[in-house]
Amino acid sequence: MADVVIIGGGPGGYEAALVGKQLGGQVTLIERRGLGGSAVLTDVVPSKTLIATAEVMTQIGRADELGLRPDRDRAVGETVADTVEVDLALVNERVVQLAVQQSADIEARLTAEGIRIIHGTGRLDGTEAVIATHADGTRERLAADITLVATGARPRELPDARPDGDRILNWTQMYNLTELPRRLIVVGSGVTGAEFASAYNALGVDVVLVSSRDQVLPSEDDDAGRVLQAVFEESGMTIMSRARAVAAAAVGSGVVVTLEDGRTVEGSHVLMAVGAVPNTEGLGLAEAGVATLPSGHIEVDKVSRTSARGVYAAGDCTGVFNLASVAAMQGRIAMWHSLGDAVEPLDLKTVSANVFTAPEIATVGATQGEVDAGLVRAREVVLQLDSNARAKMQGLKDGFVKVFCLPTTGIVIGGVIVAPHASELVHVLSLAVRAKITVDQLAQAFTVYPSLSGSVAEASRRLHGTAGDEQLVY
Ligand SMILES: Cc1cc2nc3c(=O)[nH]c(=O)nc-3n(C[C@H](O)[C@H](O)[C@H](O)COP(=O)(O)OP(=O)(O)OC[C@H]3O[C@@H](n4cnc5c(N)ncnc54)[C@H](O)[C@@H]3O)c2cc1C
Ligand SMILES: NC(=O)c1ccc[n+]([C@@H]2O[C@H](COP(=O)([O-])OP(=O)(O)OC[C@H]3O[C@@H](n4cnc5c(N)ncnc54)[C@H](O)[C@@H]3O)[C@@H](O)[C@H]2O)c1
Repeated sequence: MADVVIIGGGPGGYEAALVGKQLGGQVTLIERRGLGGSAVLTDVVPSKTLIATAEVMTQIGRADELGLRPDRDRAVGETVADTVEVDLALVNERVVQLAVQQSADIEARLTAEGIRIIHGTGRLDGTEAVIATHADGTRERLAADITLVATGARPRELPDARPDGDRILNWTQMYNLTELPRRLIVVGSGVTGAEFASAYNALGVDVVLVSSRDQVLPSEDDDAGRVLQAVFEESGMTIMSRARAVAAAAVGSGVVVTLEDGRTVEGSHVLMAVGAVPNTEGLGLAEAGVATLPSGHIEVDKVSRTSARGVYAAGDCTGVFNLASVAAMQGRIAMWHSLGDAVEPLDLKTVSANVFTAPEIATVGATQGEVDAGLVRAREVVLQLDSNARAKMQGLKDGFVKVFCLPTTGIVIGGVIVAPHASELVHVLSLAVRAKITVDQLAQAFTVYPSLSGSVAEASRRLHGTAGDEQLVY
């Protein structure tokens, strides 16, 4: 029986532990905070739980357009939204409870499977042992035939804008808020910044988004970023483009954020969402011969091997693609590879991802950037959502479906969906990319009428028989 030691209990670590056990390993997992890791306790689960409440508020915001009015006798406002109050203390209590419960559920599952869990901190002792420091300070040396490092990442801090947990916050501290901020400044318009800006905007907060680039979500599809920027602006959010924050200070009962060009922005709170740094310090990596990149990330290949024999790494500490789903897959691949099961190398061309804003932005496979740069040859179609019957019924105007296929065969190689619940709609494109389905096959599968998924079939239909690398826009 191989001794498997895993450092870190996020999706990269705990999913690997389950596979390691299934394949007959003697698995020990060391986690210093809680099972599920940052994904469950501070990142994915709490942010998406908060966004679930924000989604309801977005729907309520559309209520008047769909023919609903406040009860005239009891009305306290002009619109339905005016009659609803957000109790942030209650919202965040629910968020935190759900995250803690999810963590407990994961711990119970792992324990039931016979995985040993150590609550403490781990570090490598060469390539064949790991030192665990238990929560009570005692130390234990664990023999390891296979080690997986899955220690994740944490919020990046600017030297002059250190979070104080009160007014200057990072994303892990947002759930301490018990009252809606009077004015929330969000620094950084990457995925984290955009999601929190969108959620707090929907909850009725005055939001200022400090965005260092021309457009929000610079790393996402350009057309999608444009739609989101327009939706944000239309809903009253202030977006400061090409603005880089250099400092944030608590002043009086508020905060002042200073930009690189000397301008200042005032608010009641600021969320610093300027990226993440890997947790790779103090792990004994260099001593064990594990190579890291200048960014601090651990270098891995497509089967999660590091430069040291028997040592694997998965998830945000590798920086390959900071998603819970990718971390989990890297972790499973590490176990399949090290314990001799059938294994396919990690294929980033089939990863689907979603930005949980309103509307959501879901992507899979080839990107517009790759097509425009000539790295991928593709035909593409962009079909606006406002032509879809179901969207009209639901009062949805902003969004589109974009599909990329190979010029000659019509095989689907990627797509972008901007729509409410795009995270669910994208699965059909994800399946098409993975199974190498053609646009004609996708178009021939029945979709329900009326449905938003009808637009995916319609987009595929419009790509039938077209030639060359053209882009069709409707
Ligand atoms: C705000 C936010 C929202 C996100 N939303 C999504 C989303 O919707 N979907 C998605 O796919 N991804 C999302 N992500 C990304 C996702 O959170 C990460 O990709 C994921 O958490 C990576 O998992 P991991 O296992 O690598 O690390 P983590 O989840 O960070 O877990 C690593 C664990 O290792 C522990 N650890 C570190 N060092 C040690 C040590 N020496 N000893 C013991 N334990 C240690 C840490 O305490 C932590 O618990 C989001 C990220 C952020 C910031
Ligand atoms: N839905 C999801 O899957 C999801 C949600 C949130 C985060 N994540 C992942 O977590 C990771 C971290 O996300 P993130 O958005 O925090 O980081 P990020 O690196 O993607 O974005 C940070 C943004 O902040 C900007 N920035 C940096 N310094 C700045 C400054 N001084 N002033 C103004 N802007 C500045 C950067 O240009 C960048 O656009 C990402 O890899 C992301 O994919 C995923």
